[in-house]
Amino acid sequence: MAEVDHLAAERATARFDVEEMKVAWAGSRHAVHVADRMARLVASDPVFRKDNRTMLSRKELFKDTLRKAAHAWKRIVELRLTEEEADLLRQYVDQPGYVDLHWGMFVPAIKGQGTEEQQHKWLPLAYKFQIIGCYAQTELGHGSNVQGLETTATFDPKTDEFVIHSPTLTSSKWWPGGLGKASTHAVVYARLITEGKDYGIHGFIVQLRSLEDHSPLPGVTLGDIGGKFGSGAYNSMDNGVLRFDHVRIPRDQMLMRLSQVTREGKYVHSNVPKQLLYGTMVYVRQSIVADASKALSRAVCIAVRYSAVRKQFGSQDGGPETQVLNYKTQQSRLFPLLASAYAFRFVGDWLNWLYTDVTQKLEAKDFSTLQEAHACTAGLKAVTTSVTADAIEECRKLCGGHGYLNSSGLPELFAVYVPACTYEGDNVVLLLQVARILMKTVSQLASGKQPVGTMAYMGKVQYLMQCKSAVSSAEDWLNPDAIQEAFEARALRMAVNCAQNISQAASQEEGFYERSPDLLEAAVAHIQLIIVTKFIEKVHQEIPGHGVKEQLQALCNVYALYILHKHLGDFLATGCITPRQGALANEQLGKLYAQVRPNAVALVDAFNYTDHYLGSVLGRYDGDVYPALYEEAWKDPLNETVVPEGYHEYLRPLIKQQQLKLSRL
Ligand SMILES: CCCCCCCCCCCCCCC/C=C/C(=O)SCCNC(=O)CCNC(=O)[C@H](O)C(C)(C)COP(=O)(O)OP(=O)(O)OC[C@H]1O[C@@H](n2cnc3c(N)ncnc32)[C@H](O)[C@@H]1OP(=O)(O)O
Ligand SMILES: Cc1cc2nc3c(=O)[nH]c(=O)nc-3n(C[C@H](O)[C@H](O)[C@H](O)COP(=O)(O)OP(=O)(O)OC[C@H]3O[C@@H](n4cnc5c(N)ncnc54)[C@H](O)[C@@H]3O)c2cc1C
Repeated sequence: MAEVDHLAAERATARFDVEEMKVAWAGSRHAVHVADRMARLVASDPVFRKDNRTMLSRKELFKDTLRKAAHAWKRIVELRLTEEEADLLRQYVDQPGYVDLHWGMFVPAIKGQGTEEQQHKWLPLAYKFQIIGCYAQTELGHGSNVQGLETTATFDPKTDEFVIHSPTLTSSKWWPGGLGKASTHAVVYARLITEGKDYGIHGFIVQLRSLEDHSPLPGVTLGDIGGKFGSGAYNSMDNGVLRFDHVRIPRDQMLMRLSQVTREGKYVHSNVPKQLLYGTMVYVRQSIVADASKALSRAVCIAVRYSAVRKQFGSQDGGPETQVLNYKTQQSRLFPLLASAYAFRFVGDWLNWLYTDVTQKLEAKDFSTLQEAHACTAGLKAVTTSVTADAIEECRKLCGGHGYLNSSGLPELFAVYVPACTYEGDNVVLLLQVARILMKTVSQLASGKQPVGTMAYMGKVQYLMQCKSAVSSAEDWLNPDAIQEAFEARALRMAVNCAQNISQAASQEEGFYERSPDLLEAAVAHIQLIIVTKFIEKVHQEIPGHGVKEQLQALCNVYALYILHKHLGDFLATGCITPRQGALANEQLGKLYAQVRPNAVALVDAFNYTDHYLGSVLGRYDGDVYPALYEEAWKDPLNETVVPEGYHEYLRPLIKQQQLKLSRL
């Protein structure tokens, strides 16, 4: 805890119990406790230092990542950490690396697509790091279009092996994290060919490097794909390139839970939807939603604390300067992001529940919720990552010039975070998947089929297509029913409009293609409805702690009314609300910001982040920003010498030349 708390006055104005808010944010008292312990364990260990990360060369950074991963593993083993604790420890180490893909995709791919026998063979090796794995799906030529992948896995019945081959340059695997330098194995996605027939994409476990000296195995060419956006940031990850020249693997290294190839080469597909092949992506997409709230809350925590410390311009009578957090413009940019962090946290929890529920159903051979899981994970992944990426940049601007310094933590956070809009499915491609499902649902309404899950509201089509909002005062917008109805009507009407326009095209496919920009907006409206609904549901629950429920209620209203204000055009164009009602929503939003203001610092304290995890001199818990900024500057390698390298070659001759010219005048 800080000796001098420059934010003490801010903390004193909070009208709620911060400790209880920590519980609401983390999900349980146990979760707060474990996270706290792991965060402090990492923060107190010098190996996990990261303040110098942006100054390291790529090679140094990669070696530093290997060192941290090895040290983290050592601590996990020494301290006999549980899976939950180990996950948190890795999260607080806060440096992207091969372990993310090993635990996050390689292991889940084997669990989800491997038979029991295969799991029994491979998982213990992976669990003990006797092998290191990655997820090699994307190729140079195709990422979004998984069915367009070109790598082949041709069954050879003579030897009972698959021959893995990269027939073209564009079939080179390109991007897989951990592939470039660290992984010994990969789950490789390739077209399965047997008995002369192409059965499409399947997963195969392929060894890439020797377990003795790490050299590539015969027929395998691989390396890193090169430096990426920003300093430090995602450059700690060895995203890789991989080519196969007729590499042979035993038949039993095809992941055979969903379909098999027999000893004779006969292809057998189990009686399950083929989309289960995409299961690992669904799993990762739901975890990316939880990550979005973490990244967003970090940026918001930095911007809120700094905005409370930073002062600009005085009162008119020459009194003290104003904290920038008191400017209404600062509040109207920052508080919706604070509310979004909470909104994403709660929708992330719900999505995790949905994913667990769907997984249990799948195990019982009930595939009825597969589409719902796909739509929700794809749509929420797309919306939350796009908002978070933009929000981190907004937080940088909210911190003025100092936000542009690496020591603010924001440039690196942005550079690390932005690829989330692309990896695990480009956000536009994923939203078009949601739109496709929305169009399917609308087309089934006429037949009387009742939509379920998050599409259930579409069943109220008769009412929602003609309802008019009853809001007549700013306070009326505090009624969750008013908000819910406006969001449902907007989402449904946008979807129905798209469906009507598509039906006028020559074909469904052509209509979908022509209307895709509108479809994208309809998908966003549907996903925003889900986020608002889940926030409202959360606030309806019993939430202990003085003032906690009231604060969450205020944030929920901020989130909903901010989205309404931002997308006012949608609400007006679909006739869900009138311009006057739109103006009332904005009026209410202003009042809510005033309500959030005295609680803002405490609301970010409730994220319970250590200074180490935040990695920002601007976001320090104690608010003692200026000495820290000043001190950080001197750590830059440029300041190691008073006179810079290059002075004698380039600066001195230049200055002397000018002096000589002047002396001749
Ligand atoms: C400051 C420091 C901070 C430090 C932070 C540290 C932590 C950071 C660490 C972060 C680590 C992150 C690691 C990231 C790793 C990234 C990995 C990857 O990117 S892996 C590769 C991911 N690739 C993709 O996502 C590809 C996207 N494309 C697709 O998913 C598909 O091709 C498609 C869905 C776009 C199209 O599918 P396709 O089958 O080709 O065609 P259809 O559209 O016709 O679909 C047919 C049918 O299937 C249904 N469907 C599609 N997908 C699914 C699914 N997943 N589940 C269920 N059903 C699905 C679709 O709805 C159609 O249904 P139908 O009823 O027939 O209409
Ligand atoms: C940091 C990072 C890490 C990654 N890690 C991995 C990994 O570990 N393993 C792995 O296999 N892959 C990985 N990937 C690859 C990633 O999954 C793909 O980059 C991603 O799926 C997008 O595919 P793409 O690159 O082919 O983009 P493209 O599909 O080529 O997208 C280019 C543009 O075309 C648009 N577009 C494409 N299709 C359509 C369409 N149907 N309609 C409208 N617009 C469209 C997109 O919106 C985008 O604007 C990683 C990528 C990054 C950036």
